[in-house]
Amino acid sequence: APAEASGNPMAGKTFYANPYYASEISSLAVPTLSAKGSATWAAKATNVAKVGTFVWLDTRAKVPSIATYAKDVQQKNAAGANLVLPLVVYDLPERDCAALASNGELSLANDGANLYRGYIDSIAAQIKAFPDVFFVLVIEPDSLANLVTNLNVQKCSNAQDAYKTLTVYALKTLNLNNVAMYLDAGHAGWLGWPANISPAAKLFAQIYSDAGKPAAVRGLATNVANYNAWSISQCPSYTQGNQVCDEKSYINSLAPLLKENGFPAYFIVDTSRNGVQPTKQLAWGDWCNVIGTGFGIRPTTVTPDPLLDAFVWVKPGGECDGTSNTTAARYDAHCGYADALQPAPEAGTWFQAYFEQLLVNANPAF
Ligand SMILES: O=[N+]([O-])c1ccc(O[C@@H]2O[C@H](CO)[C@@H](O[C@@H]3O[C@H](CO)[C@@H](O[C@@H]4O[C@H](CO)[C@@H](O)[C@H](O)[C@H]4O)[C@H](O)[C@H]3O)[C@H](O)[C@H]2O)cc1
Ligand SMILES: [Mg+2]
Repeated sequence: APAEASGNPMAGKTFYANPYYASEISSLAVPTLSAKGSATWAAKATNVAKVGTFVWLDTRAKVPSIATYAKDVQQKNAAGANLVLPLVVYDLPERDCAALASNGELSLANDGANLYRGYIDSIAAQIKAFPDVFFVLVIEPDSLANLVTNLNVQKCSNAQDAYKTLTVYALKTLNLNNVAMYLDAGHAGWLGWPANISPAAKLFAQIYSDAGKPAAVRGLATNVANYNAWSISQCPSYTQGNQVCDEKSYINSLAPLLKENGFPAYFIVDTSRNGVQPTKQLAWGDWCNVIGTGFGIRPTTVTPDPLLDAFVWVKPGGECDGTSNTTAARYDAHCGYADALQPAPEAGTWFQAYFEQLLVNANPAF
């Protein structure tokens, strides 16, 4: 029977549904659905706004918003709720180093390392200001994973040392008693390959050790902004013979390797866009606005695996993965592939057609 993983810092809690995502739905999705006569879908859309997704701190300017959300959590918990505040730390210099769509505001050439440390310090200050609020942090999606498979990309190899030292800085600085941290660990299709999984385990364990094995670091987050099944009975053709073809097998393969290397990790898995299995990906590496996807299992800390602390919605479904405008500075070819929904706006901005796709295909249904 489903249970909560031992020592699960989120046991019995629910994830705060932030007003930013709710307002994207109420001000953009609902009117659009209503206008085209889909009153039923407009009503269902309002239910999506009640699901707790992660707040992406993808710029320094977003950090002060933590106070707004933390005050709301305080008020709701004082009235009997049992909420935790989920955030994504996502602003490394040379961010998304192997791709273009999600390149960030900081660069090493422009004092990015110092600015990043200031960004982390400002997040720590906010968290310390709300000692009675519990924060769940996903640390830097796509960063360490790129150091495992993409050191051949100049931007990644140039950023390698900074990614490591700044991640260690983040783990040390955010090691607070009202925090649980999960390092991003890509997904089964990225690091689950035989050639990748041991180097990945060694890197994660090295970072954990270099940071002094912080008590607040609970483990790893997988499938962030990706589409893999939690558990699938038959590996889809696009998984090219990789036996580790779902997130259950990925975390169960990774956990013992991490333990061997001194990192007793637990996991959270992003199910925000994995409701339809198998996916319609033409290749497993296709990550941008994949067609045919649906909202997946709702966030919960009651899970079918003792390694799994929670199913989570880290990627807010409906926010774009990257623009399909070929003339845009951050245009990445992956967002122009046949299995990418087009036309698509800039990464992080509202992609109405994609939200409708996720809603219509949701499993379980809304
Ligand atoms: O047959 N074999 O034995 C064998 C062995 C090894 C093989 O090589 C592996 O192939 C995999 C693809 O199958 C590659 O995985 C892809 O790597 C990309 C980064 O390079 C990731 O892209 C990121 O995705 C993020 C969202 O997840 C975005 O937010 C982010 O912007 C974006 O950059 C893809 O997810 C991920 O699926 C591996 O690197 C590669 O090592 C292949 C075959
Ligand atoms: Mg991305």
